[in-house]
Parts: sequence; C-alpha cells; structure tokens
Amino acid sequence: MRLIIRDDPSSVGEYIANYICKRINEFAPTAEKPFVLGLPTGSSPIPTYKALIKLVKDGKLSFKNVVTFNMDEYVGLPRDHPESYHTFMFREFFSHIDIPPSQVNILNGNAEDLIAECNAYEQRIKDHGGIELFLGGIGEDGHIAFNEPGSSLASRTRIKTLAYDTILANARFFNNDISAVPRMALTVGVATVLDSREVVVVVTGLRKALALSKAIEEGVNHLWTLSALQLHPWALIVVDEDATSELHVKTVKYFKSIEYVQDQVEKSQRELKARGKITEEQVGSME
Ligand SMILES: N[C@@H]1[C@@H](O)[C@H](O)[C@@H](COP(=O)(O)O)O[C@@H]1O
Repeated sequence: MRLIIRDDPSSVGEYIANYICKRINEFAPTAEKPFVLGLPTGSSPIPTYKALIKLVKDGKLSFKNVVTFNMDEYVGLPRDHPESYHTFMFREFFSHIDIPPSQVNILNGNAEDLIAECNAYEQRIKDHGGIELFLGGIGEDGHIAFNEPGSSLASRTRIKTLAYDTILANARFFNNDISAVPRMALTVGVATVLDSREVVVVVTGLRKALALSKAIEEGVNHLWTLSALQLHPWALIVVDEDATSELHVKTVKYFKSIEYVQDQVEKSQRELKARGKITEEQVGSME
C-alpha cells in the first residue's frame, strides 16, 4: 500500500486526477476494450472530479472509452432527488465530461427486486472484465462504499442498513433533518472493491483521521472496512495533512520518505533516458 500526503483537499484532488489521467491514457482504451473505472460519491472526491473535468476540457483526457460503475446508491430515494447518487454524479461530474451516458452504471435503489439488482450489478462488472481502478472515499467510521462496521470482508453487492453514525453524518445533505436520510443503501461489497485491479482512496479532513489510522496502522478488521485494503496488491491512499492527525509521526515520515525515494528513482531514470542510456520502455517497467 502507498500513502501519498498532500497539503490540502484540492492538491489531493489534483494528484488523483493526474494519476487517473495517466492510467487511462497508458491503458489506451478503445470501444472494444474500455477502461473500467469505479467511482464514489461524497464531498471528498469533488476536488478530484473538478480536476478531471479540467483535464477533459484541456483535451488531455477523454472518457469516450471509459465505462464507470458507482459504488453505491440510497434505497427508495427518487432518482431525480437532489441528494440521490444519480443526481450527484451527473451534477458533479458526468454532465461536464465526454462520457456517453450509456457507459455509466449506477445501482438502482428503486428496483422492484433489490437483490436481483445487486446480483445483476456484480454480473455486469464481471461481463466488463472486472474493474481496472476503483476510486473510493471513506466514512468517518472507516466504511468504504457503504460497507459499514461489521460488514463481511468477503461481501459482494447487496442491500445494507446504514449505521446511525452514517445517517447523522449524511444528515447535512438533507437540511440536517435526520428523519429524511434514507435508512438503507445498495452498495458494492468489500470483496467487490478488492477484486478490482487497483484501488485508489481519497481521505481528507480531520473527521477522517481516526478511521485512517485504524485502517493503516492496525490489523485487517471488519469494524474499519477500509483496513481490508491491506490485503490488496495495488492500493494507493491519498490524504491531506488534516487526515494524518491521528497517525504516528513515524508512519507519516515513513510514507513521505517512500515518496521522496521514488521521486529520486524516477528523476535518475529520466536523466538516464535523456542521455540515451535506457529506453522509454525500461523507464516504464521500473516505475
Ligand atoms: N456512501 C458514501 C461513501 O462512499 C463516502 O465515502 C462517504 C464519505 O463522504 P464525504 O466524502 O462527504 O465525507 O459518504 C457516503 O457514506
């Protein structure tokens, strides 16, 4: 697992957007072989979405051959409700980029048969060859998607009852009216996230500091479902300084030193390449 620390949420967003841009461009997606991207909602990914939109507007990135799968959706909230995750995703992201709406997948929290909806979603992900990169956020209780504390680490897309903490945290989106927050959601499972080839998680703000420390400084634990990422072979967590507040100083120093050494390695590779000592391919294989 890598942990990247940036000063503030907007630098975190820029880092992740540039990272995703590089991954999509290197993948060189086509209509036959699209890049399959998992996406979250919440306030934390908004700076990333803003930076991705700018990359598209600047002509550096296209979503024409990208297929997306969102992590979760409330149960019973009308699709056009201002706080449904459908509305959120189109308002904050999809309507500003060049993705064909037919390539957007979001769970239907109003399906007649919710279990069938969840199973079909898992199948659709499989039919697309799995998710290449899953971008996620976390809740204050360490949940990834809506995998609340106690969720099975082997869980798949399913119906989840929300924890009271999450209902309280999300009440701010419903005029602070706790009774207006849906009690249930459809969500991809922890195992659905772990199945993706790469996971990138955004964690910003003091409110998430305890969850971050539990997830990376302690063992794999179903009470802090983000900790399951420790089992993933290719995981990256990008955080701001505030989110590191509960980490040990040595943890922060360790991850900063890793980034520093990595930068030095890349710099020396670029120099070797400029002097014709190694090829572009060799640079890529060492990154
Ligand atoms: N289901 C979503 C999560 O996927 C998201 O990570 C979390 C954090 O939201 P925010 O980024 O607004 O703190 O909110 C909800 O609970």
